[in-house]
Amino acid sequence: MTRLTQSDTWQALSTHTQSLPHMRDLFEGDAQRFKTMSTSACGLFLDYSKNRATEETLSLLFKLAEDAQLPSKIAGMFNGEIINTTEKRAVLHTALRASPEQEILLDGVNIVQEVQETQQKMAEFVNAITSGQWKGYTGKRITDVVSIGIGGSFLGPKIVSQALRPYWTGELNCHFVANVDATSICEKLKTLDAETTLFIMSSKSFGTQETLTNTLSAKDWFLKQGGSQLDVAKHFVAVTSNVPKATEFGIDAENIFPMWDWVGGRYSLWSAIGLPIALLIGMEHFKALLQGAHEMDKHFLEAPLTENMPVIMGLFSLLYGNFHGTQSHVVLTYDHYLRGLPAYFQQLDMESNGKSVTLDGTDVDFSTGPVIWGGEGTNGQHAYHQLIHQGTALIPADFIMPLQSHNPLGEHHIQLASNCFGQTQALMQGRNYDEALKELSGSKLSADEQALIAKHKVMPGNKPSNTILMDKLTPSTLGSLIALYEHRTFVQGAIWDINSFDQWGVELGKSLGNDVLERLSADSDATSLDSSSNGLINMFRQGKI
Ligand SMILES: O=P(O)(O)OC[C@H]1O[C@](O)(CO)[C@@H](O)[C@@H]1O
Repeated sequence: MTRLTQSDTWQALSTHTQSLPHMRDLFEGDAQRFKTMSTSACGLFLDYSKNRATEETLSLLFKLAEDAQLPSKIAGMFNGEIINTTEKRAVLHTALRASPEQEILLDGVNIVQEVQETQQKMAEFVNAITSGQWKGYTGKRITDVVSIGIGGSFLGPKIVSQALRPYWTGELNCHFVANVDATSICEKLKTLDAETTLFIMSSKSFGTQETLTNTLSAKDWFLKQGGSQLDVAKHFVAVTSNVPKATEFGIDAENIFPMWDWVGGRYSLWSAIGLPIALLIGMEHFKALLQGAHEMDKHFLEAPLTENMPVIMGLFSLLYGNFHGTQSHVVLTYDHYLRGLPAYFQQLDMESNGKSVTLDGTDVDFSTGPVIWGGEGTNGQHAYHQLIHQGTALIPADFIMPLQSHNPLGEHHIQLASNCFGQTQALMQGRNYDEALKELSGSKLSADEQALIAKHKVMPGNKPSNTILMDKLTPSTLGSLIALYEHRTFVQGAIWDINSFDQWGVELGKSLGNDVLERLSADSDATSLDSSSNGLINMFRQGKI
C-alpha cells in the first residue's frame, strides 16, 4: 500500500465522494456557482463549475496537493532539480520559453544563454529560407519543407502549425513525415521538386528507426533526382541532442540545431524541434507562442493553489480517476484549427503518466494516467457523444473554444458555440424519466410504448466537464493552452509520486521489433518464438494469408 492511499486526506476524499449531490442540485442550490468555480489566467478562461464538487471537495483536493508538497515540487522543476530520477535528468522545458535575462543554472551553466543562442540560430535560418537567400543546389529558393520526425518530434510541430494556419507567412509549404510506412513519405515525395525542397530531420536521440529510415529514403530520393552528395548540405538539416551521430550520418555541423537531454520529447516543440513552426509562421509569432507558455509558467509557479489553473485541472482529473473509477478523459476542441490538439495531449499525458510504480519503485494501488482521446466539435456529437451521454462509462470532458473565429461567416460561429455549451449543459443536467415521458406525451405512441421509449431516452447527467475559452486562437493563447496541459500533467504525477518524464514502456517494443526485423529477413522461418509471433512472421515471409 502506498502512503498516498493511506493518508487521511485520501481516505476523507474516498468517503466524501460517495455522497455528493447531483450537479443539477448543486447548481439549483447556488446561483453563484459559475462565478465562484471559474478562473482566468494568461488569456484563458476556465469554467470548472460543471464538476462533481462542493466546497468541501475542493478543500480536500487542495489538501491532497499540499500533502504532496506540490508547491515545492513545482519550484523544484523550475529550478532544475533532477526530478526525472530514473534517467538522472532535470526537466526544464520551461527554460525554452524563459525570458532572455533569466538565469537558470544547470551544472553551473546558465542554460538560458544556450537556449537564446539556439533561438538566434533558428531566426537566422528562418530568415535565410523565407527571404530566398538560402538556395538549393540549382540556385532556386526553397519552396517546400519536409519535417521528418515521430512522437514529440512530430506531433508538436504538426499540430501547432495546423492550429496557427491563419498566421502562416505564405512563403513555404510544409509536409510532415512520421510513420515508417513508406506510403507516408512516398505520397509527399511525389509532389516535390528536389531542387526546391529542404528536409528537417528531427530526432532528440538520433536513434529512432522510423526517422532514420525516412531520412535515408529522402536522401536516396534527393540523389536520384539529380542532387549530389555535396549538395546534401543545402537540403538537409537536423535537430538533435546527439550531434556526433548526426554528423556521422552526414549532416553538416553548421546545419545541426542542438537540443538538450533536459527537454523531454513530448515537451520539445518550444525548442528547435519547433523549427517547422517558425518557418511557417515566422520567428515573431513563434516567440509569441513561447511567451504565452511563459506566462502560464509564471502563473503555475506563483498563483495560490486555489487559483492555479493547471492545479485545478490536474486535481479534477485525479478526482475522477481515483475516486469515480474513470479510465479515460475526452478533449473536445470546438475549433477546426485545434482539431489535432487531442492527439497532442494524448502523447503528452499518456506517455508521461502511463506508469505503475512510484519513484521509489513501489507498485501503485491507485489508478494513474487515463486514456486521453477526443477530436473536434461538433463532429464528435455525430460520432461518440452518444456514449458519453448514455454509456455505462463515466468520461470527464474538456471543451475548448475561442469566442471569436478567424473565419466569421453568417451563423456558423454562434451555432458552434450553441453546440459546445449545449453539450456541457446536457452532460450536466441529463434528462430524467418524467422529463422524457413528458416529451412523448404528444406522440401517437400508446401509453405502454411511451413508457418504454421514455426509459430509453433517460440520460443520467451528472457527467463532468471543464470549459476553456479564449478571446481568439493566437500564438500566445495557444502557447498558454499547451503549457496549461503540460502542467496539468505534472500536477497529477507529482501527487501520485510517479516519474512523469521517462518512458521505459516504449523500450521493450523497440527491442523486440528489432529482433522481429531480423527474423522477417532471415533465410528460414521463425520457430523459436511463441506460436503467434512465429505464425505472423512466417505469413509475412510467404506474403499471403
Ligand atoms: O526525438 P526522438 O529521439 O526520435 O524520439 C521520438 C519519440 O520517441 C519517444 O522517445 C518514445 O515514443 C518519444 O518520447 C519521442 O518523442
